Amino acid sequence: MKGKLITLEGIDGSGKSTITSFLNSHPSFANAVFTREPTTSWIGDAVYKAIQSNTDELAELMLFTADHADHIETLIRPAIEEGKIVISDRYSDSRYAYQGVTLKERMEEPMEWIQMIHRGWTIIPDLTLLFDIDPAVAVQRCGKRGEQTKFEKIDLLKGVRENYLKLAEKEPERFVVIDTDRELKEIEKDVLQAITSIIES
Ligand SMILES: Nc1ncnc2c1ncn2[C@@H]1O[C@H](COP(=O)(O)OP(=O)(O)O)[C@@H](O)[C@H]1O
Ligand SMILES: Cc1cn([C@H]2C[C@H](O)[C@@H](COP(=O)(O)OP(=O)(O)O)O2)c(=O)[nH]c1=O
Repeated sequence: MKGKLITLEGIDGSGKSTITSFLNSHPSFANAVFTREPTTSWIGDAVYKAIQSNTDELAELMLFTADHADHIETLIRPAIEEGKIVISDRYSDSRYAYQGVTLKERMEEPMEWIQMIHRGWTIIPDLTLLFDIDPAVAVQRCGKRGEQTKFEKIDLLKGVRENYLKLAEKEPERFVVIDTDRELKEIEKDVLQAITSIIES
């Protein structure tokens, strides 16, 4: 039996890492494979180098995309073929949403173009949980840990959030939008319900 690919998406500070830790320690997911993008490979290291400096935005997209290609072939595809549940903290939609903003001065419809260059080789998730939150709340939450990436700016995050919501609207069968401006317990309940329904389908 084929496995399932579940991705967690949302702006910085939306609560993805918090929920990933919760799922990681949940007995139902003891055999699941937990992963993330940017990855921990040398290409992932190159991505972090790029986003910590003043790198050209198109070069940055290509690095994120190279990391994704390597992630799929070394980890995602083999795990799914083994029948595993794979849970990825960020995946392709991060590129569509973030680089859809950073490249908007460079081309007409960046989000569509980025989706187009993924077509034919990326693996489309079975379920994408979109952690939705007002960027002002997210930035305030991130403030407690200090700014970690150059993308944690409110105006940029507003655009990223809009892009994510557009993606969710276009593919309602894949996305479940989770309001994360709530108590953690309520969020955990919705996440478990969405994952359970996809695993049992
Ligand atoms: N539901 C929540 N209510 C209040 N604070 C939260 C909630 N979820 C996460 N946080 C806090 O917000 C900050 C950012 O969360 P995190 O999980 O690191 O987000 P992300 O991985 O999406 O960047 C952390 O300090 C975390 O403890
Ligand atoms: C995977 C990915 C991440 N990003 C951004 C989102 C984050 O701001 C940054 C690093 O990701 P990450 O380490 O997940 O940041 P955080 O834990 O703060 O959410 O890279 C993109 O712009 N495009 C991408 O394709």
